[in-house]
Amino acid sequence: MAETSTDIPGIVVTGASGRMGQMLIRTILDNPSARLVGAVERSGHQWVGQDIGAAMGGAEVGVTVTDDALEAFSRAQAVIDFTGPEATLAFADLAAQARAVHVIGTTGMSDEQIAKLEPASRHCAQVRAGNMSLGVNLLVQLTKKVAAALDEDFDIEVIEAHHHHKVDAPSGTALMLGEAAAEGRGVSLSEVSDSGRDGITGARKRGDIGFSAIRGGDIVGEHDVLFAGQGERIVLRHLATDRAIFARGAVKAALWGLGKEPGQYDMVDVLGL
Ligand SMILES: NC(=O)C1=CN([C@@H]2O[C@H](COP(=O)(O)OP(=O)(O)OC[C@H]3O[C@@H](n4cnc5c(N)ncnc54)[C@H](O)[C@@H]3O)[C@@H](O)[C@H]2O)C=CC1
Ligand SMILES: O=C(O)C1=N[C@H](C(=O)O)C[C@H](O)C1
Repeated sequence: MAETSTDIPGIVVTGASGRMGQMLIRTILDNPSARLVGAVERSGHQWVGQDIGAAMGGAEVGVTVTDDALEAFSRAQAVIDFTGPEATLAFADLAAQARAVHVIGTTGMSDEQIAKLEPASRHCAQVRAGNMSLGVNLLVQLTKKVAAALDEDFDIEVIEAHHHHKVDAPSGTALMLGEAAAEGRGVSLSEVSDSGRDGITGARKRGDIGFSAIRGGDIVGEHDVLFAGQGERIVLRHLATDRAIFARGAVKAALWGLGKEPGQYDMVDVLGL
């Protein structure tokens, strides 16, 4: 039987005017396995009430930007959310009410905020990752392996670079890589993490995992995991040159989550790594 448009899963994008929001809209419109059924922006945003295609400077696509997230979510099978921590917490409850898969790309959430996502995940599948690209999720696995193979004679440093608009540091990806290194070493990141060095810091503590953040221009996202020993260094590197890698991963996660039991998942689950 021919596939009708209603057989194709409907996806809502929150933060539709954002850097990631616009990339997600384009990615969904280009994907024959997904349908854009909603575009959400915050109340008062100038795009609310406009067709999202036209607001992005192109042809109309028949989806009007709305600030009524629950109404939009109730017409969708999945929600892709790259906004900010407070907005994501609110969207988690609404996605749970709508029983829609909630794909969360938002970074900069505190441990307390992350814990608050759990109740919503009892009612829908939540897929959350600080980086939705295949490359970074592979790098996470490699980092864990290399950290497990080396002892504390090798100092681990995570160095990241992003565009000048980014508001959180260390990046979500840097934290994923730091967690992976800590797991490889069999320690808890919170006990060995060292970020924001400035002034007379004292010598580096053996076993610490350090973080450094560069912000400038239009850098999409660059991450190095440095293992610095005596007389040798290993560098694991990922360079993102196009936000499409994150959007493709997020759409894959949304489609993967359909029909999954309620609960919390990540890109390792989605990609089967
Ligand atoms: N997990 C991943 O693979 C990636 C994660 N990110 C993360 O995604 C987030 C967004 O990044 P960008 O798109 O660069 O930021 P942005 O600032 O360009 O976009 C955020 C959008 O969210 C909207 N927004 C904020 N509160 C809202 C609300 N209550 N309701 C509806 N819309 C709301 C803003 O108006 C804005 O349009 C950041 O946390 C960033 O770190 C970015 C790229 C990849
Ligand atoms: O804000 C961004 O742009 C990015 N954020 C994510 C992060 O915090 O790691 C992913 C990517 O690096 C781009």
